[in-house]
Amino acid sequence: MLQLKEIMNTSIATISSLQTIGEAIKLFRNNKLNAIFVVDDDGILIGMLTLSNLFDALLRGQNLEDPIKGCYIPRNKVVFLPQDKQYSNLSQIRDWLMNSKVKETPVINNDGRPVGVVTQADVIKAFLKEMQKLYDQIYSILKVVPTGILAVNDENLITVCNQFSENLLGIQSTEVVGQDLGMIIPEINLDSNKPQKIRRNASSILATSSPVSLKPICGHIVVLYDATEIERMAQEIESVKRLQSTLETVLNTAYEGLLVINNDGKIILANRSFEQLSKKSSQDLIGQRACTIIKQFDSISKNQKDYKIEEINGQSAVVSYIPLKGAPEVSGGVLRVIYRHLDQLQDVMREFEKLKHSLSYYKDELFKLNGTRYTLDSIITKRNSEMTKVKRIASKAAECLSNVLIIGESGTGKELFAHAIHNASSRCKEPFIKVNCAAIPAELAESELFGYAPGAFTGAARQGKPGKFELANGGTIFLDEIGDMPLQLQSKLLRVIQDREIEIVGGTNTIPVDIRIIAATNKDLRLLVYQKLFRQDLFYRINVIYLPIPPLRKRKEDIEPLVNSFLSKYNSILNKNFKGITPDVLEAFKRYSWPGNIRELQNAIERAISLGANSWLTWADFSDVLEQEQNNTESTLAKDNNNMEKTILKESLQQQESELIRWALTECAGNRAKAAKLLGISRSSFYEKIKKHAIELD
Ligand SMILES: Nc1ncnc2c1ncn2[C@@H]1O[C@H](COP(=O)(O)OP(=O)(O)OP(=O)(O)O)[C@@H](O)[C@H]1O
Repeated sequence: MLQLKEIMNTSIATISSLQTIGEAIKLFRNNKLNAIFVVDDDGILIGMLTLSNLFDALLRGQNLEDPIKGCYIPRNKVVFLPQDKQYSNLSQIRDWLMNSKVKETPVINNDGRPVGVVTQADVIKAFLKEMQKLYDQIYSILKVVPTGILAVNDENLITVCNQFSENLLGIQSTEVVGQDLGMIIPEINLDSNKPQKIRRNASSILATSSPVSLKPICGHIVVLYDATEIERMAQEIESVKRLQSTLETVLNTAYEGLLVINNDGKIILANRSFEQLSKKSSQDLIGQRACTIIKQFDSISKNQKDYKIEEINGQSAVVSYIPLKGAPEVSGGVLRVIYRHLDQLQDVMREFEKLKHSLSYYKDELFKLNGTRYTLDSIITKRNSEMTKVKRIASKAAECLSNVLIIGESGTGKELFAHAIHNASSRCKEPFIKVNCAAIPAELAESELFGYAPGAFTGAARQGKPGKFELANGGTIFLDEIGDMPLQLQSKLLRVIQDREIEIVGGTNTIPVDIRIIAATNKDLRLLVYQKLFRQDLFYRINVIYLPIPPLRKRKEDIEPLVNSFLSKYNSILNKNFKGITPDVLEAFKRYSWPGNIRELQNAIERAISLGANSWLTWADFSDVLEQEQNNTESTLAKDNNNMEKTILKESLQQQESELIRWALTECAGNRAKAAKLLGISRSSFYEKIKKHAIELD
């Protein structure tokens, strides 16, 4: 904005209309002015006297003493300007200058008094000053503007080249100004009104050209934009679009129904599966509040771990919600419909439940068949008898998971004890698997015990078969008649005990097993070790808890309670009502050696009850057993049992001897001579015993 005050000259002179022409001439001379302003007594402008007016008066013959009245231009003919006049732009001043026919124009204040004068020269000076200012501004703009600007004249010579153009085109304005634009940007067509693409090094440039003025065209302005970044962004947008279309395809092929929900709880995307489920199109779903479609949306989105059953379009479905955590704050989430057709699923679940019940029923039945029938309480014995001690050891054995070795003649109740230990242990609900080591054919033993993989050998079941160890996993395996186990199998058993894993026949992997082992035999295992028929290391592994069961002839006090127990058992099974056995039979029973032990006694009672006729069982009912006993006092069976007795005694002595030797060796820090001395035996006899017991020396 340009103020008139800034342009005007305040060196003015005023004169009264009563003053003379001579006085006026003096004023002109003293002030070197071209015009003076005529004012009234109050100083108000009433006219203007120019040098021309004075010359005209003198030429008319007026005297110097004549007043100036009638010589000057009256106020109504004077062109004057008010002091507060403003010009908003240069062109206004320019127009005024072009149209003004006077050389000097008085400037008056609001009261009408002259305060200055504006000459044409003043206006031209102000005009030039303003032009300079404008030029400086344009120059500064050109310098900082992030756009390349080139000006060319009507001969296509560059007149302006700003800094951004320099950087973009890799040129120096000092070198290009004055040059033909075609030399610098040959690809440009100045007459085209469309953006033109130019490449310079790695930059992509968009150039537009516009004429400076149309008629006549006196040059062009070329504007250059750096489009490299825009091009990169366009490529990125393109790849985002591609990604979006891939994601849409993935979402639409997903089985799960999916809704993407924004932070305001509004649906922003729905996949095809959800469209089908809700029978609504994406367009209908997008923009709707999620809670209008999924009634429980608020509760699901708050508790994200929850799965809710929701009715969608009359169908039950399981829905869940996953928040999207791309941004620092949660920005919406995805609602998934995991299962639909829940009614069908419910049928499957019902079927599954039915199968579960059947499975548990068959498990129970199997347990009854395979499982343990006896507990410690079912082991009948007289209080404080020898067997009470054995029962106590068995009960202690049940508390831990150490391997147990049960030794006893046939029919003494070894299996009964194995059952009882398992039943009293923490594994009572787990499987109890019995293996009769004497009954398995050697060639099948390995696959029976460890199972086999599908197609492991000719004749093998197609789907393979789990072995006894795998079946007993978590529970107890009862290895009956362990003394009859083939040596080769003994090594494998030892590996299972040591590594706690099994190798399936024909398989490649090992299976870890957690098994408690109870072994039983009526053989002298130490003797078998000595004869190299049983592995010593295996013997020590299974003989952790030793449970010797005395034969019935060694605990005659148990005969009576056993007879009573079997009587009530078979009375009830066979629907009889026998009162008992006569005292003479009991006495005979006590004398009898019972080579078949409790099994024999049990069978005798069962047979007598089946066949007996009176209410008491008499001698006659047991004649076959008792007479045989009388006839065969020195029978082979008795001999066998005597042998067994001897064996047990021998075994116990040998065990003690072996333990003594080990103890002495430990005491003497492995020094054999000292150990022999400590035991009070000769060195040679000591070495013999070491050999006999197969004691390994360091
Ligand atoms: N103390 C007891 N109380 C009640 N019944 C017993 C007792 N001991 C053994 N029996 C019964 O005697 C029979 C034989 O017992 P078991 O089969 O346990 O003997 P075993 O020593 O394992 O015989 P084997 O060595 O021949 O396999 C079983 O029917 C068992 O119920």
